[in-house]
Amino acid sequence: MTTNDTTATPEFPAGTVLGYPRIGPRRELKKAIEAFWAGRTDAAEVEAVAADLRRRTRTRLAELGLRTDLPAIPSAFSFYDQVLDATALLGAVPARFADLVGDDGRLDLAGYSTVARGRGEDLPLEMTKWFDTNYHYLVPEIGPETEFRYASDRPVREFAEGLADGVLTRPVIVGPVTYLALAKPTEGAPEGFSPIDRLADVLPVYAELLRDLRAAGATWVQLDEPALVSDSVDATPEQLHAAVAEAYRALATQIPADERPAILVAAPYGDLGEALPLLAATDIEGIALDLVRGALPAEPVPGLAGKVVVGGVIDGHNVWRADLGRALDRLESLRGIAGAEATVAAGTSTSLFHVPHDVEDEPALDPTLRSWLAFADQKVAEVAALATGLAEGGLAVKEQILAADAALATRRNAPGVVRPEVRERLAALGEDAFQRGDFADRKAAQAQRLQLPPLPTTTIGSFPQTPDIRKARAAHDRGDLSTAQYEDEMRAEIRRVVELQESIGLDVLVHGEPERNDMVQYFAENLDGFAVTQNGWVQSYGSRCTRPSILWGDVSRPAPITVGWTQYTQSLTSKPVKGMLTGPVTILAWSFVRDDQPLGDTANQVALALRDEITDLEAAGIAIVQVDEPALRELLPLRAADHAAYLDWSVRSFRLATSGVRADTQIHTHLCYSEFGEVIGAIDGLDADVTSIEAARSKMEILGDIADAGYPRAVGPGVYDIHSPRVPSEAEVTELLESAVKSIAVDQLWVNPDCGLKTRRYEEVTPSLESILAATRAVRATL
Ligand SMILES: Nc1nc2c(c(=O)[nH]1)N[C@@H](CNc1ccc(C(=O)N[C@@H](CCC(=O)N[C@@H](CCC(=O)N[C@@H](CCC(=O)O)C(=O)O)C(=O)O)C(=O)O)cc1)CN2
Ligand code: MET
Ligand SMILES: [Zn+2]
Repeated sequence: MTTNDTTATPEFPAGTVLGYPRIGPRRELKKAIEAFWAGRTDAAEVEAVAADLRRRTRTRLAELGLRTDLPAIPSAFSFYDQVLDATALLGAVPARFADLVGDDGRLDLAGYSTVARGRGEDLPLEMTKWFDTNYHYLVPEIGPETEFRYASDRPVREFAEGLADGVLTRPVIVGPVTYLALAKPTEGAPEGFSPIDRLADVLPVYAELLRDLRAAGATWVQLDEPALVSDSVDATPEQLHAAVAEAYRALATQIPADERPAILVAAPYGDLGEALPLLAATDIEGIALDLVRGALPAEPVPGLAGKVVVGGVIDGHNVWRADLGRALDRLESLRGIAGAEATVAAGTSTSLFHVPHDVEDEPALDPTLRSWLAFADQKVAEVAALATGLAEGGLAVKEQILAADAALATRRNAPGVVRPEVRERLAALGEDAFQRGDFADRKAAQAQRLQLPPLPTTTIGSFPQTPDIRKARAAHDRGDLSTAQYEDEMRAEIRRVVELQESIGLDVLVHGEPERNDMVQYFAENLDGFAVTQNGWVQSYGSRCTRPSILWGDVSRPAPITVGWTQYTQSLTSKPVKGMLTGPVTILAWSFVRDDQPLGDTANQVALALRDEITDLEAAGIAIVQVDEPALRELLPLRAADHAAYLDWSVRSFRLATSGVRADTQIHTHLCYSEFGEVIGAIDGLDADVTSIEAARSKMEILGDIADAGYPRAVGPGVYDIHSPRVPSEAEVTELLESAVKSIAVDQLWVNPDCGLKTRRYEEVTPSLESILAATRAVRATL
């Protein structure tokens, strides 16, 4: 049965990380691949940039203390997305892209890019959030007919590249259970079909890959199985548990141990719960636990004896310097629980690709704040110190532990971390600060004030961020353009955006957000309690990156932020201009947030600052204010048991931000995802007068949920899929609107795109908005 008995498990290092940023310290990969897409370079050039990045990563991780003779350094590169890489590995490219696949099953870089980005009428793979992060993966499409084959030896080549350089890496692949649990059925798959039903057919491909990796010299491989920590994947716990047993019987038990690398299954982002004993009962050689989000097992787990257990005590998902002494204690506790026959190693809770490269690359950050932070490189050093501590005892790393203690102590007591005036103001709020008046009264007052036509048209806020806008901002940041000149340029942009909207005939206008580098970073730059980075880029999807802000102290608003821009815009038009703010939950979700108090308390501080901003907008005569909460769904905890508490604080913070206005001021919110049904209770709780949501790709499906729930307020289901360069035709939008007016009351319906237009170009946006207006006029005529 078990073939492992005769072969000793290959040695595992005492410290490792589950993954590392792949975009490059200066976004080298983004620049190379975007140049390739634009036809400015060829694939060989991009491959050369990528190989150089991988080599620099290996060298850097070795310098920082990871072993090169044992598989401590992950081989976890991706040109676009690790789930797309697994699709390429399995040859599971959707039929519409079949012509891109070579006879050997391979996708070249151009084909791989096309599957990610689409072409003409061939929609790309759908993009969706990766667990509770701001990273997006490409959703595999798997049907009963999908043929799997071992179609890419990229992981083997990248492993061999490291070995040739003298580094024994550990290849990292999305595991078979997670791959299928994150997939969606192909269109036309029979009712009741679930991608996980195809497990037995993907396992032979994984088996071939493992044999190949072993032949190339790999001693360990890491299979990422985060689906096991989540209740939100499209498979029941029973299906997942059965799949784990089947997958790892096939890969660990049935392949003789000397014909494959030892298998480390990593479970980042949460607690394995009931899946832990199941995994431990398989013949895999190692398990990596997330001990930041997940708990230490309370009691010994049968099956861990003889296994490697990586204790993910260093947070891969946030930027605070660790309490090293406590982390070492937790690893020692893990040793106790895992038992003498298990081998405990120090690790990160998740891959480090959610954090920027290097704190030392931020010379403009306040040095005190910098001393509290750990980006990827600092986290690697923390892991290396813990590895030494595990091997040689705490005394061997006493200095590092004391330095961490000292940094934490200054953080606790630093000015700005706790500001009594912020806390007293929050504590003094009564329940009325979270309540607006009756919706029926608001509706009447707003209709009276705004005088909008049926099916009012609007956009979600941003217009294209043109190269000229970005150049001007870069010049201003460098000091080459004065603030007055920069603001003149932004006002000129606002004038163009207003003229365009008027000529197209939109009913509620926006200023277009040209002055914002990012919808969160912009507010962080203008609020106290936040810091922003210069080079702290983190991949959000494909080549797109953000620089998450660092929320380190109590939050307040030193001065109005958007009021001047909004008032200027309103002065240009007689149509209502919608003020545009980012909500508290989204500001938290897309920043690195202090970990020394409950998130709900931090959210309320942000909410109070926004509340003041909204009051000022209202006083300046602005009749509509949109408060975006696209991340409301993203922060939803992975375990269903934690949902209620989260929804309570998140909804309350939104209400605190938005309930200080008069009845005739209309509050909009925007949530750019289509799983409306999952959080419909929370959306109801937000009590926004108008909610816009993504709907174009799912053909307005969500309206059914809204009608079924008897949702009373207005909604703007998106009629234009802004994620694609495609221009929708008038007929297409008309069809969507006709189906919408059939399922919900006309006076509840707004017309808008799925999301902001900042990533699109005017060549796409102008005709698309024209189609929307033409379709709206046509449908209005039938009412
Ligand atoms: N934080 C955040 N998360 C989000 C979203 C979002 O909008 N913000 N939207 C959803 C989808 N995710 C997205 C993430 C990033 C981008 C995006 O467009 N990112 C831009 C960067 C945006 C930015 O920060 N721009 C800065 C810096 C731009 C820049 O690269 N400047 C050049 C110089 C410019 C020049 O000279 O031409 C440079 O620094 O090298 C600015 O405009 O000021 C990119 O990767 O290209 C879009 C969507 C979900 N999560
Ligand atoms: C990711 S949600 C975007 C909302 C923002 N107001 C925009 O239009 O860009
Ligand atoms: Zn959006």
